[in-house]
Amino acid sequence: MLGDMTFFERLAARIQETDSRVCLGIDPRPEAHPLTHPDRFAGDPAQVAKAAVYYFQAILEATAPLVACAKLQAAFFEVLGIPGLIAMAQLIADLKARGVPVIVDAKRGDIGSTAEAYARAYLGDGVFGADALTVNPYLGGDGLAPFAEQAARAGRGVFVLVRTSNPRAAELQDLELRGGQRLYERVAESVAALAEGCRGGARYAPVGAVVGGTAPEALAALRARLPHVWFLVPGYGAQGGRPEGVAGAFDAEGLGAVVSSSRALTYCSDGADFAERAREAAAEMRRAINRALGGR
Ligand SMILES: O=c1ccn([C@@H]2O[C@H](COP(=O)(O)O)[C@@H](O)[C@H]2O)c(=O)[nH]1
Repeated sequence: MLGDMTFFERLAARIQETDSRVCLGIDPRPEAHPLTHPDRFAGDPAQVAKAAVYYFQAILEATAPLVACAKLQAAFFEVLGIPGLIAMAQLIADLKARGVPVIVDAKRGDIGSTAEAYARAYLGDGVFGADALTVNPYLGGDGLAPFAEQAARAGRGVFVLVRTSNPRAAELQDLELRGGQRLYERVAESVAALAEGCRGGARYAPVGAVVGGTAPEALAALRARLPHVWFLVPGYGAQGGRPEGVAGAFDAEGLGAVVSSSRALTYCSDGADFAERAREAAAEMRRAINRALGGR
């Protein structure tokens, strides 16, 4: 719980407080900036991880008032081993101390009893303590249920992969099933059922969906079909997602979605001005999305 509000209630309030629908993507790529480059530290993962924490703390200081939430990509922390996991836990704590809701993008999914352990690891109080987690639906309902149950119990959230942003997402996700429905539409139907099952009359279910900003038609169609489900929209900026394309993710009040961007916000400069440039990029992304929403 974030105070006495659920994750999605807090996300809605935070959008209103910051007038921002931007989700700051935290994907440490140490080789992408001289300050964190592994060569500086003879490749020592503990020092690289420390430098990455310093780098992103500076970015947080500069951008926190301009973003609705943040999304940490677990892969970039895992690749640094134990120091990377400690760095992830540190940044989650820093974000929470600033009141910025935290999504961990780990795309977890497994048989029910294992999913239950993943759910406790990320959405329990003890280990990482994220506010929300991305999850993979391809094990079926018994693989998803433990995540939804843990999120509902703890006032947190999950985002189920529905239609991803990558170039070859359509290979499987757009496959037509018998009757003409696409596979991602079938997944969206399961998400709607799961969300309804744990919404309990609240405005927002604890179950959301990942829908890529590179698939504007899918975004708009799914928005209409999933009125109580929040969307996490990656793929903005570096992958080609544009403000007009992501506008369809939002409801009539300009809520219901956050748009995430990692490289295009956090790696805009090779110089010492990297945090200031991130601030400018976040401000511009906020402005562009709000303009595309036309006052919603
Ligand atoms: O469909 C998806 C789901 C997740 N991602 C993740 O979002 C970021 C995108 O990074 P950019 O630098 O803004 O391209 C990254 O962590 C992906 O793993 C996604 O891109 N698409």
